[in-house]
Amino acid sequence: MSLLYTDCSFAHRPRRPVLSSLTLEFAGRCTVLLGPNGAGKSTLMGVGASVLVPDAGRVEWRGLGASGRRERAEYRRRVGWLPQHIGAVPGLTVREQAAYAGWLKGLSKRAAWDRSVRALERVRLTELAGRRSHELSGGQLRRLGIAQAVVHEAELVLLDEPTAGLDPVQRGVFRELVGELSESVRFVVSTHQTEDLADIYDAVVVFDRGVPVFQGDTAGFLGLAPGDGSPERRAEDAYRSLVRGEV
Ligand SMILES: Nc1ncnc2c1ncn2[C@@H]1O[C@H](COP(=O)(O)OP(=O)(O)OP(=O)(O)O)[C@@H](O)[C@H]1O
Repeated sequence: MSLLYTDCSFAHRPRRPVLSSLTLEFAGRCTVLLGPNGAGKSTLMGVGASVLVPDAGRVEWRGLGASGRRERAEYRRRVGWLPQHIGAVPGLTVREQAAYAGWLKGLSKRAAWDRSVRALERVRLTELAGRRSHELSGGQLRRLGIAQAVVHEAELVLLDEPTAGLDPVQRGVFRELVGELSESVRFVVSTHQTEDLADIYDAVVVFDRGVPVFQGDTAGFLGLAPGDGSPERRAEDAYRSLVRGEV
């Protein structure tokens, strides 16, 4: 079960490639994607979610590609995505927004409405189901974003910087949630936060300037910074030993 990029190239602007003939596999149950600003993480996620179409190469989830129209619709049913900036849909309640996302992914209206209950339960938003989504806090809105990503029973969910801007308590709630959900859904989570990395993630990919500079299991990543420091400290040191960052 893996998300596989084969010889993928992508440029937002002509002659400024962000990904060049990239081959990379996300095979973990819950993978963290780290990298400095501008490394190409969101671009990589966008291609993996099939919202960006690679200029060359192929992306596939469990062997299913995203190139043709029909293939892409099926791909998006299986692969959910939470972009960096998610918004409240004006006028919709929390439950309506979750159901709407399911309907957009091809569920019937009835099925989307029914499944939204379970999706909100999974992200602990049941009590707020009737509230207008624009009244949610930042942390609640991210949780609604996850509900939207899993409402159609996605197999893999890509989360792009889901904890950016959240306070430490909300970050903790979010991590707990991903830990729980990852028993049944696979995750790739892009983040700048290395705290508690060892508690949630079983695999790490570090991306720098469009290139993976590390891919392996979490123990192997922490092993880059041997010593008796806390896992948080070791994760930060390991990260620093790998990246060069933006120029
Ligand atoms: N829509 C766009 N149009 C033009 N260039 C873009 C666009 N989106 C990203 N880029 C460029 O692509 C490169 C990779 O950006 P990307 O957002 O993928 O990096 P990132 O690792 O997610 O960064 P951050 O951690 O800051 O969010 C950067 O040089 C960025 O300026």
